[in-house]
Amino acid sequence: MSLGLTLPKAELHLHIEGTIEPELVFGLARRNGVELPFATVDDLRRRYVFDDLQSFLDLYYLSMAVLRTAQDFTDLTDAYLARAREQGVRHAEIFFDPQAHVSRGVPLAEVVTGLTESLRTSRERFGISTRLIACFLRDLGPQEALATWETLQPHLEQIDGIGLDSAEVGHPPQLFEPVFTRARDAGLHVVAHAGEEGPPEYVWQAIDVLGVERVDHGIRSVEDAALLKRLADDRTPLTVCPLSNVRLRCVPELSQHPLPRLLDAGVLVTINSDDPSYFGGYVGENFTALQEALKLDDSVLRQFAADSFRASFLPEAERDALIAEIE
Ligand SMILES: Nc1ncnc2[nH]cnc12
Ligand SMILES: [Zn+2]
Repeated sequence: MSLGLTLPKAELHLHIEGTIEPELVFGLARRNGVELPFATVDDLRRRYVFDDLQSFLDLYYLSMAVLRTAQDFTDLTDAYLARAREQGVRHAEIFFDPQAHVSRGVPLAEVVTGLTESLRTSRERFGISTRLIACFLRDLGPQEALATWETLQPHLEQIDGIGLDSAEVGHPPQLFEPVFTRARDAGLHVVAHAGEEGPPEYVWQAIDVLGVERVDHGIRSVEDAALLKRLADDRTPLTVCPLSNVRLRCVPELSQHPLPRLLDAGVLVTINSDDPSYFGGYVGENFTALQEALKLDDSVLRQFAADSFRASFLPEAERDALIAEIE
């Protein structure tokens, strides 16, 4: 097996709803009596061709309508952890979208109970430690985010951080300062998607206004030399998702990915899968595809793996023990 698949690694940018494989979409539709607008698994898979982020999000929100019960969320998470183990994942910080489920009438308690039922024993069953990050849908606006923050209060024991995702352009990070301040004051970790389709200005806002500890994607930072210097000086990690960037046409092809320019500027970069069921590969496959397209030395893959633990929310002793396994 290739180094990209076997290296111990942390996955830090992974939407659990984006791990639902077409077979599971159909299985859960049957179990829950949900009618699907696709005839077959192959018919659904054929639709995995996207023009941009929004065209993907339309299908992403449509397919997740089959997730209805706590058991569905447990099964989804177990399936991801089984795949992740095969790709060398030893630690995963997992996003979920509370508003995407509550708006369909699925109680938040059902979602959180289902996810944590799987995550609670992930280390024993799969050798993967985990954290859970609740993301706000930025296109629903800051008031909805604050209302969602209130509904998360009874579940904060199970939630390690908050994030910001969904349609980026026109929904700048600074609008979400009030909810991010509350989350930081409550001792939660904070991250945000920025600079995926949106301009470098959104990355500045994520770090300066929201105070994020990591930037999700952040690839458009290469357009701003001062921003690259700031990210590098502060060692603010970017969670880059190469196959996602190509599939959503943020980057024309893998060989033209801006990642080498991020590395040259001294930015700490991690490699992740984003929504692996939709984008043609789990995290190990992102490592191997990138190595092939950019002709990266094995030493660069080792650096990505070590930096994935450095950028994680694990305690330092656990990070160091995992990094020691890489060399
Ligand atoms: N790549 C992505 N960007 C923004 N929101 C998302 N939600 C799921 N995947 C996403
Ligand atoms: Zn994402």
